[in-house]
Amino acid sequence: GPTGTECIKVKGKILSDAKGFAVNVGKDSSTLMLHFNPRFDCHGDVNTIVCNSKEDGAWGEEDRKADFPFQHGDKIEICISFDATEVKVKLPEAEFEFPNRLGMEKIQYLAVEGDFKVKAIKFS
Ligand SMILES: CCCO[C@@H]1O[C@H](CO)[C@@H](O[C@@H]2O[C@H](CO)[C@H](O)[C@H](OCc3cn(Cc4ccccc4)nn3)[C@H]2O)[C@H](O)[C@H]1NC(C)=O
Repeated sequence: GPTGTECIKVKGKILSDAKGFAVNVGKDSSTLMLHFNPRFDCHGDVNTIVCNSKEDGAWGEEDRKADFPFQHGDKIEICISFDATEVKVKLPEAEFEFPNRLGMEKIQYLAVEGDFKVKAIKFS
């Protein structure tokens, strides 16, 4: 929102044998502003965060991040915020940006998938 301090907080624990997990935010499951997908070992990726958008069910261009600040079993808190141009994923020790390709102005859908045990979700 206008104050810019709003964020969606997802708190939880990465499973000890995690292959990967994903945090999806957007309008619905077919229209995602951001698919934030840390991969420990899946789809041929090792310790790589894959970000993407999805428009009417079609994946966009993947964006692979250099850093991988996750370890099996970690308890983490992810803060997602966005404005008209970009989405930010903040972790205690790292921050990732991704373009708001769809120019989405509000998020009404959030889904966490894969090897991650959600403890709390907070919209603040
Ligand atoms: C090398 C030529 C083929 O390219 C591969 O094409 C795959 C299929 O499109 C790409 O994998 C897909 O990448 C998407 C993002 O661009 C999504 O991550 C697709 O997964 C969707 C999904 C979520 N879930 C639930 C879930 C999520 C996390 C862990 C466990 C289940 N199940 N399927 C995932 O299947 C995969 O990232 C891509 N690899 C490369 C290097 O481009």
